[in-house]
Amino acid sequence: MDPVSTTTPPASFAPSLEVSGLAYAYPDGHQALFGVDLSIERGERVALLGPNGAGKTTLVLHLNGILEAGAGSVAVAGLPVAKENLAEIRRKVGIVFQDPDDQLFMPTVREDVAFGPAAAGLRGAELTERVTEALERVGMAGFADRPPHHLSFGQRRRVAVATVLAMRPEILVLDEPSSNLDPASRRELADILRSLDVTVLMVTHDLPYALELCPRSVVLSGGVLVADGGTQELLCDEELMRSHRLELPFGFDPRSVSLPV
Ligand SMILES: Nc1ncnc2c1ncn2[C@@H]1O[C@H](COP(=O)(O)OP(=O)(O)OP(=O)(O)O)[C@@H](O)[C@H]1O
Repeated sequence: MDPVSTTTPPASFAPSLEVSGLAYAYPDGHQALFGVDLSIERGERVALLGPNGAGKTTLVLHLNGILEAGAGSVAVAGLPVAKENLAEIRRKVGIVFQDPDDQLFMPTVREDVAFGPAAAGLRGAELTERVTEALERVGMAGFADRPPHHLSFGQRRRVAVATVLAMRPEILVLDEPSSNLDPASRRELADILRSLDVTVLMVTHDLPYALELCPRSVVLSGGVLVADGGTQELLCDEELMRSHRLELPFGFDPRSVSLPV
C-alpha cells in the first residue's frame, strides 16, 4: 500500500478543519494557546465559547494564516495552513468580522461582493452569477446597487456574510454575528446561517444564539480547550459554566429551547 495514503486522507474526506496541538505565544512572550486540538466535520455548525482573553481570536487568526503556529498544525479540508498555501487557504476560510465596515469599502454592495471573486480571477457571467447567488443567499439581492453605508447595520452584516460566501468557502468563521442586531435582524441572520450548506465556526458570547444555531460547542479558557460537546449539554453544566465565566441571561433555561439540526 502507498504509505502516503495511510496518513494523508484525500481532501474530500478530510475534516473541514483540523487543529492539532496548536500552541502560540505573542511576540511579547504571552502564551495565548496551549496545545489546542479541534476537528470539525463538513457541514457542522460549531460555537467557540469562552471568557474574554481565552484565546478565541488568537485561534481564529491561525485558521487563515494571519498568525503562524508556534507549535502544532492547522489544516483546512486537508490543506495545511502554511505560507506556500496561503492564497488557497484564504479562499477556503471566510472570516466575517464583528464590524461589517471592516469588510465593506466599495461604492456599491455589488462591487463589494464581487471584490474577492474578481481578485481570484472570475470575470463576466461567472462573476455576475457568483455575486447574485451570494446576495440571494443572504436575502440582499434587491440591494446590489446601493452604497453599503446607506444600509442598516443588520443589512451591512448580511452583505459582509455575502462577500465571504461569494468565495464559496470551505468554512465560514463568524466573530460575534449577533452583536448589535435587533431581535428581528438576529432571527433573520440565524435563519440565513441555518440555511447555508457550509461548515460554520461561530465565536460568540451570546450563549442563547449559540444554542439556537450550533448543535456543538467548544469552550476555550486560558488558551486550553476545556470542553467539547453538545451545546445544550455544555450550557446545562453549571460547574463548567461557573468555572469559565460563562453566564446565561437571567431566567434563560437552555433546556427550554428547541434544538437546531
Ligand atoms: N498582540 C498581542 N500581544 C500580546 N498578547 C496578546 C495580543 N493579542 C492578544 N493577546 C493576549 O492573548 C490572550 C488571548 O487573547 P484573545 O484576543 O485571543 O482572546 P479572546 O478569547 O478572543 O477574547 P475576547 O472574548 O475578549 O475577544 C489574552 O490574554 C490577550 O491579552
